Amino acid sequence: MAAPHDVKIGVIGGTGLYKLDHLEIVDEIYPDTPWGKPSSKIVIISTHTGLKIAFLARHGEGHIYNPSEIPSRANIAALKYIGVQVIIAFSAVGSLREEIKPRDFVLPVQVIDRTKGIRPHTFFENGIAGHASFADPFNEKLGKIIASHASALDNATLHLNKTLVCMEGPAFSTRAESNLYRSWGCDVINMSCLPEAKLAREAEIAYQMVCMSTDYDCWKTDIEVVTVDTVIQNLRANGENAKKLLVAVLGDVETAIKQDGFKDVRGPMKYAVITDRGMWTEDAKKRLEYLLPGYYT
Ligand SMILES: CSC[C@H]1O[C@H](OP(=O)(O)O)[C@H](O)[C@@H]1O
Ligand SMILES: Nc1ncnc2[nH]cnc12
Repeated sequence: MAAPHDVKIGVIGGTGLYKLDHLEIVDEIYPDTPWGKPSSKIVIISTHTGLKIAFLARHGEGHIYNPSEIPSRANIAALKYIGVQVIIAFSAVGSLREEIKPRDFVLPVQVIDRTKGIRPHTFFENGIAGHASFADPFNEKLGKIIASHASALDNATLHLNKTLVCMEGPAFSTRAESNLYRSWGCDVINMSCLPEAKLAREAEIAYQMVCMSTDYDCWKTDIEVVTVDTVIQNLRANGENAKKLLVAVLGDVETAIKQDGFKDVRGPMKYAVITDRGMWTEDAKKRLEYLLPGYYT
């Protein structure tokens, strides 16, 4: 069945960014994917230039899912199904560096996976094994476009080329863990980048996470350790800046899509399957037809 929309830009809102209330809503859809329903309805929004974007609240309306419970496969599959080629994903993060102050923004270029294997994290299982390349987890072109609009932020610095560590949660880190991540060269920490970014790669969607610093986690001994309260206080300011940054970047992202600037993202998954062709199960082929039509028929 054909998707009800063809929207090329997806936006995933994290903690504190549950809607884009300054833009016009034109529709809401709630696709049933082979991996279930997404976290929330996908809201189709029209910008003041008439560009349509798809917004999805990662933790659901009312923040009902903890990070380990987020139906990331359904989220990514649903966005892909409606035509999304590019995802800008917002996330509240703890800062592991003095110079990344609460309310600053960060564009990571690398991520370290400290989730515990309890989250469903691949589309390639149960009948088709496949392996995506993930050396550079974020899309460089998209990152550069976003970086070029740093001046859209009010009273906040955009830090570039940083390393994110994604932990399981939901409890925050111990001080020993926080210091360990610092010693590994990590700059910011969250609980939501993975498997989202890996699944976007498998779905052949260009993906960049935009991190919004809310706290200094617990490594810094001269201030209070992170609590939900600290995160929420800083999120109010971050949310406004997130919307400003988003509005600023959309035009350039649209132009890049029109010029087929993300074409490198499409294609690799055709050759990522290692299971013998004759062994692909009908179920697996049907599931993957939803995600990557024509690849495994
Ligand atoms: C409420 S603090 C921990 C929570 O905040 C971040 O969420 P998101 O990435 O969706 O903005 C972090 O990853 C944790 O899930
Ligand atoms: N300190 C922290 N650790 C993990 N996720 C976070 N999200 C916001 N602050 C965080």
